[in-house]
Amino acid sequence: MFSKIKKVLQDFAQQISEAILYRTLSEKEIDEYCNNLFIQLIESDVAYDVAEKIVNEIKQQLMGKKIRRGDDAKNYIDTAVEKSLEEMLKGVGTFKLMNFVKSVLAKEKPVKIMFMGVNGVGKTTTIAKIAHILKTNGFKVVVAAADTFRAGAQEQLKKHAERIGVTFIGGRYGSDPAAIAFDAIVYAQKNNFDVVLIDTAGRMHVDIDLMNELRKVARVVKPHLKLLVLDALTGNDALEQLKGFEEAVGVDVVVLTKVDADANGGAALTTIIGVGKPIAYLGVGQGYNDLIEYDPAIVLKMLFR
Ligand SMILES: Nc1nc2c(ncn2[C@@H]2O[C@H](COP(=O)(O)OP(=O)(O)OP(=O)(O)O)[C@@H](O)[C@H]2O)c(=O)[nH]1
Repeated sequence: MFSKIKKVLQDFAQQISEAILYRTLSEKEIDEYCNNLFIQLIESDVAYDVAEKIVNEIKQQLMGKKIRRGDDAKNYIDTAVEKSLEEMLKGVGTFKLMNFVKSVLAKEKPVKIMFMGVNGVGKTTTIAKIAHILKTNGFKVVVAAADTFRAGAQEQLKKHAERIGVTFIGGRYGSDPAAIAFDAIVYAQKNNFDVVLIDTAGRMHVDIDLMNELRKVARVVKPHLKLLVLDALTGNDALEQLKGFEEAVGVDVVVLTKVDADANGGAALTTIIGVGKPIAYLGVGQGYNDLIEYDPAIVLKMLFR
């Protein structure tokens, strides 16, 4: 994870600190190193504006501070680079889903969470992973397959539900997804379930009809949480998707999947830094346990250790 970008940051710190062994660097020279870093970040798939943000942050840490020969320059630069990224990652909101579930349950039951996203981002897999975490935490969970559109979607979620050991509610292909979600909620209310996780069909954020359908599901369900699943590999495109869903139905929280699959790391970092919504989890694999709570410290560890 993040392997190329990790090397780019390491090389940057190494080059500057080696140069400092022989002379004190001028601001102009630091600027040149930073410009080179900018190009390297772009080549690791970091989006232009995010690379600019990172480099400016690092420049701020380094400029105006005379680093002299003999100072522990390597340590100083390493710390400055790490601190810059830390500042940016700390600016991204975190979201503790289990705490949220508990806070809603203190008032009402069931907690309704609607999952949304473009096709193939990993929505269904993420629902299965979250259902697994909820079950492990002692909650009674229903998963509702309100995807009546894609062939195989019902069976896919059903299979996950059977494997995890949670209740599945589905319906006929072509039927109204809002009706399935509604049935699942009624079932949960009657049978004292804690949480209903609603899968919706994958849809492009620019497809007006399907976005209208999603609005209808949201109107009927009145979810406590609208969760958007984004594929971290898609970088800036993921941010465009977020904009589309935000405008159509609103987005409360985000899960970024496939962080493990981004060898360069730039796309994932772009999505994390640029998302502007609280991130609940990062998907880091295909297994049920491959979901980690978003925490800036964990991302920093991935980038620097
Ligand atoms: N490496 C990796 N693969 C993942 C992750 N999350 C999901 N996947 C894989 O991505 C593929 C698509 O996942 P699905 O859950 O079917 O995607 P979806 O968004 O529900 O797809 P639609 O129903 O078509 O909208 C599957 O092969 C998943 O195993 C992740 O965090 N890491």
